[in-house]
Amino acid sequence: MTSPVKLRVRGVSVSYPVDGQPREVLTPVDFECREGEFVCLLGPSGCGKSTLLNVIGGFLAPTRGQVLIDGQPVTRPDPRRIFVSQERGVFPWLTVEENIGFGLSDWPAAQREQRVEHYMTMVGLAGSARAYPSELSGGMKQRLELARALAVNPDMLLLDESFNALDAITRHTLRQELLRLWTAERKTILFVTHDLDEAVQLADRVLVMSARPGRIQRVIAIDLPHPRDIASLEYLQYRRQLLDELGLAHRI
Ligand SMILES: Nc1ncnc2c1ncn2[C@@H]1O[C@H](COP(=O)(O)OP(=O)(O)OP(=O)(O)O)[C@@H](O)[C@H]1O
Repeated sequence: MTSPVKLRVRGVSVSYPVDGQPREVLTPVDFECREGEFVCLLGPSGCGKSTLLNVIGGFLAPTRGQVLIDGQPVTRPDPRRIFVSQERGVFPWLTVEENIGFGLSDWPAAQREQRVEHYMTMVGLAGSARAYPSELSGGMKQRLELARALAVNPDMLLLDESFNALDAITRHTLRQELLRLWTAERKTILFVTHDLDEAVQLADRVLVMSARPGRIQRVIAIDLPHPRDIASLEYLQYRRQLLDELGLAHRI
């Protein structure tokens, strides 16, 4: 049985004023995401991935077009849809554990504590519970953001290059953890990346975007069960297909 459509992006385009002239960064973008789907947006730097995610998150109004979530037009950010990006950051005046517990203020204290502990340990920050963000490395801050997002149990996660500043081992661990959560709770996940392997390892579908003005150039369904064997022929074929699509196949 196919799940209902969670997200509908209809004819979304965005122009920014540059030197008094509108410059189009997204040309009409149309796609749908089903409930519980894991979709990666993959494309070259500057193609408008973050812009698109900002529109979907309700942080930016499109120049034209519309975004619908659960059939309702998106007009502003909604706490049920958590946006994790490098820029938005964590609250600098709260400690690690307070940051993770921030969205859980109406939970009973014991359950809140347990949940904070769980996500803090999951991202490897249990030893820094009382530290402030200024005392953390870039990668630790990113892990903190992810823990804070997951702790509030959103129905949709919008992740913008969220694993970017992480070392390879932490990156791998968090990918596994994200997949585990996704399998257990079937959240709808939209994951922006320019890491091709991240896309093949995680996604049900990869939306490949063209260079600016960004549009969906190709949709590639990754029909492989998890955990994915990154040395398998099928995996390498998908990887090759994405390289081709990005025009990189003969340059590496
Ligand atoms: N506020 C703004 N005003 C003018 N131009 C902007 C603004 N924000 C983004 N842009 C431009 O829009 C284009 C798309 O930017 P965006 O950040 O969405 O791309 P991206 O695909 O996420 O890039 P990256 O992978 O490098 O993060 C870029 O050319 C950028 O310079």
